[in-house]
Amino acid sequence: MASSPTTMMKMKLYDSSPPSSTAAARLLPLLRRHHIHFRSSVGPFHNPSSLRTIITRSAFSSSSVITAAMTSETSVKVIDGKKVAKDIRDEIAAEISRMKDSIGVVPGLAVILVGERRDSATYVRNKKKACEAVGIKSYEVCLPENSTEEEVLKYISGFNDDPIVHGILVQLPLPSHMNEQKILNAVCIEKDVDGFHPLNIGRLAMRGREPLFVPCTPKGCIELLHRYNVEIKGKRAVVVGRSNIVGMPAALLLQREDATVSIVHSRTKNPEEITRQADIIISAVGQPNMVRGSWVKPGAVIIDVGINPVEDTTNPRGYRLVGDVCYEEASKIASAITPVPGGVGPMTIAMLLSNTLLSAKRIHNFK
Ligand SMILES: Nc1nc(=O)c2c([nH]1)NC[C@@H]1CN(c3ccc(C(=O)N[C@@H](CCC(=O)O)C(=O)O)cc3)C=[N+]21
Repeated sequence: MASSPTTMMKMKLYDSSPPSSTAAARLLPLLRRHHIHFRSSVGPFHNPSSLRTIITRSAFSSSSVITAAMTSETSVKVIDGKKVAKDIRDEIAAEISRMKDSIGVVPGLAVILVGERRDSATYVRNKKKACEAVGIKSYEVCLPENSTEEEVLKYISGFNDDPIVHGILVQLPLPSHMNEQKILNAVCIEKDVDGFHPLNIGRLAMRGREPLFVPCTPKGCIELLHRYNVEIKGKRAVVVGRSNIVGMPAALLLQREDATVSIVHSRTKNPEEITRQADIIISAVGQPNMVRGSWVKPGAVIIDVGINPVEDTTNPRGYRLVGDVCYEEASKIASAITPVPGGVGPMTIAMLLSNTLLSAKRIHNFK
């Protein structure tokens, strides 16, 4: 674990200056660049609203401080998932070539796609491209919508037994006539790079146990917090959404990192009262703009997992992607936030590559 690419990258980033001057600053309009501050109130970043409060309450006489405070109202830090994901991919590529040179093994990822959903086809294509770029060999199986469960299970079994395959991913959602549970259970746990196997989730939930793989999207969320030096230990974290693939494992991961965690879901009464207590919010519900500015505590750090298409006639695609969080409002109150697109999405794919490399290293006992 100590030599895993992600760990190494983390150490590297901690050693260097915070990414304010590079990644996030690039995303900010030029004029605002000079007003990024680091002030530890809640998050590690300057929190516009709380600084404003401090300024008005105490008798600062320096006009420059006041100017800085006033002009930095909108200086939320944009957490650049695209940039971080690229850094991680570069690191993974280097590790893969080191492994290939030293033991002649190339990591392999098998992807099973059932049906003709356009979004799924796009995701699978993107995963394949990402694999190629870092030197992972990808093996793709596309089955028609009306395939039987047995056919899918047959492919899984073949990949389970195939030594050139180190990771197996069954693209979700599966057609409704298939039993998702039965199919995901068939992936052998040593190759479950999605981390969806119940044994993996069970270990994730238990103290003193280690899962073989951490699910990619939640892992990507935590990785972003680490790389932007957001302290998790002792903080209040609220996860919005309780899905098996994001919300629940994200909550477990935050708890493993010593946060005090609450989960807000569709049956929660007054969810905004709970999210307003959060130093860290991870939202994964799939509802565009559900988390409003009024749900956010000043200075909170927001990780927005939602990738929701909304109609947009000005866009050539006819739609644009928005998160679960109302970015317009929340970015005025939070200290840091992930954009959509360009936030968690690219991290999910980077973590899939990371898990595939991890699997190949473990199977071949390569340190
Ligand atoms: N077994 C399985 N594992 C998955 O990990 C899995 C899955 N099934 N089914 C579907 C979801 C969705 N998912 C995404 C990955 C990357 C982006 C991504 O890179 N999004 C870009 C935007 C891309 C665009 O512009 O369309 C971004 O947010 O910047 C999005 C979504 C993985 N999933």
